[in-house]
Amino acid sequence: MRERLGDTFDPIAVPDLPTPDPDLDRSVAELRRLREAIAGLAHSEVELGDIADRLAEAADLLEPRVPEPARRLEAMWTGAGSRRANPVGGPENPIAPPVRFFGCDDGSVTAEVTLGLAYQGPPGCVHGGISALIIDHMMGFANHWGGRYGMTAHYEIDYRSPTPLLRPLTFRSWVDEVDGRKTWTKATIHAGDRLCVEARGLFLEASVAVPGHPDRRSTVGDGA
Ligand SMILES: CCCCCCCCCCCCCC(=O)SCCNC(=O)CCNC(=O)[C@H](O)C(C)(C)COP(=O)(O)OP(=O)(O)OC[C@H]1O[C@@H](n2cnc3c(N)ncnc32)[C@H](O)[C@@H]1OP(=O)(O)O
Repeated sequence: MRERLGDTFDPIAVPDLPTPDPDLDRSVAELRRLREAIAGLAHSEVELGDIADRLAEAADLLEPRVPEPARRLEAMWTGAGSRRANPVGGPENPIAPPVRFFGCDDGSVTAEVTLGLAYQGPPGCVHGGISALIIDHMMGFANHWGGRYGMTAHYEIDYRSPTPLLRPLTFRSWVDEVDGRKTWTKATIHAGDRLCVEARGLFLEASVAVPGHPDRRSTVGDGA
């Protein structure tokens, strides 16, 4: 198994996800537009009373129609499963940062992401928990790309320099070492040439029961 990231990157697109309900994806896309438009509106001159009424109308229309959370949880584990619903880039998940990963032919994975105001921690900078979220998920993706599966058992993260909002960030991750059930995976975030964050995680082969499907287990990272 590779021990360090190579110098060459030749991104390969991961197959596009199916779109079983285009209106669902469209609704989420509109919510994301709203999220970015509204984040940071405080102290602006924008009059929001009418907007808030319309948003309440939409929520009132939707809420009575949706199935119970337990039924939705079962349903989301059919078809493309977690890849559509996950909180990093999942097209069905309104809180997901807009991240799309690419597998590279050296075994690493990468993503270019510009994060907006909704993800702010320190002034003008990405919240450390958001970086950690994307990194954890990306390490899972790198494991998948490297033919490894598992749940995060432990990970450590060093914030080396502030991670800017509103500027393209490069996320990278790769399997570093493997030993039986254990996989150690590394990840970095750069702004241009500047290292912002580096992390290392330990993943253990394990599986969890899939809600509503008593005969199925997910090995986490299988995208099931
Ligand atoms: C194209 C399609 C792409 C799709 C991509 C999809 C990507 C999706 C990515 C999604 C990504 C999302 C990712 C997520 O969000 S995963 C969600 C967050 N993680 C969890 O919830 C995990 C909760 N923990 C557990 O379930 C158990 O503890 C696990 C299963 C992890 C281990 O319990 P298990 O009973 O199996 O193990 P064991 O206790 O016998 O120990 C075994 C060995 O491991 C060593 N050990 C254990 N723990 C630690 C520790 N903390 N530090 C250091 N070492 C540790 C231990 O010493 C022993 O070593 P040794 O004595 O053998 O040497």
